[in-house]
Amino acid sequence: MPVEDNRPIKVEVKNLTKRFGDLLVLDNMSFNIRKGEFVCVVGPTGCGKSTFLNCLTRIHMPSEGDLFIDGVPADPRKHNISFVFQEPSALPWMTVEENIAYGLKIKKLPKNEIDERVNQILDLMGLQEFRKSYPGELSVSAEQRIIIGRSFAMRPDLLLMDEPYGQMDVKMRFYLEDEVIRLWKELGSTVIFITHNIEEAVYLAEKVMILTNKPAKIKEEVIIDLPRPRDITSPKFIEYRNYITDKIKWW
Ligand SMILES: Nc1ncnc2c1ncn2[C@@H]1O[C@H](COP(=O)(O)OP(=O)(O)OP(=O)(O)O)[C@@H](O)[C@H]1O
Repeated sequence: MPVEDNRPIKVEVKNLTKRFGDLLVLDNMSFNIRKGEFVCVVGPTGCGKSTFLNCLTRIHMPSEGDLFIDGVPADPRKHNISFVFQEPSALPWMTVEENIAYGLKIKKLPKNEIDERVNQILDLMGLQEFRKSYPGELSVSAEQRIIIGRSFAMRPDLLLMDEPYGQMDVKMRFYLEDEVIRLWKELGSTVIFITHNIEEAVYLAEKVMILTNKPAKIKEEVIIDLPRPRDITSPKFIEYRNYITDKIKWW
């Protein structure tokens, strides 16, 4: 049953195609993401998920296609696209609070605005007591929280997350999934989150985009209509998980 969604379109991807030489990896993908939407992208191993993300960040230039943000062509000077990768990458010579403030200082925001945002993120991420610590003094998961907090603090037009919890054990992953939902709800960011883990996708997403085997197309978009916090053992949750698993099976 489709759920009505009146939020404006934030990101519009039109006919995205990527080739490496003769190898077609992304095949004419078009989709919209609404303002404040949380989208998870899943697909078979090697189907082109990272290439897809790298085309959105402009690490790779698409062979064809366009990306629009708020109706105009995406432009790094005008728009703010943030990313979180699998490997934690806090700046080791800066304290936790300096790490979170880093991008805001580059953007030359006023000091009071920076202080306010840093405090908000430290509160939301439970990092207040570590604000003067260095990343090397903290656990890997705390370091990943710094990176996630730093990205949200930028209030990005689009936040891209590429398997950010790939390295974490299950308990830590559940904890960080709840943290990311809390930040997203509080700040209303628009998020694309790539994962191998279908349970994670159903737990987090408002919408799951399923990619086909390479060359990747969008096979289906599934709206996850479940209340939060989600119960991974509920019959409806398991039904979504099984449905999506079935769709990406290719063996
Ligand atoms: N720079 C490149 N040059 C040539 N081929 C590339 C390049 N980057 C990726 N590819 C090819 O594109 C295809 C998709 O790779 P990609 O890493 O995007 O897949 P993925 O879905 O992220 O993989 P995984 O599921 O392992 O994370 C692969 O066949 C890969 O070999």
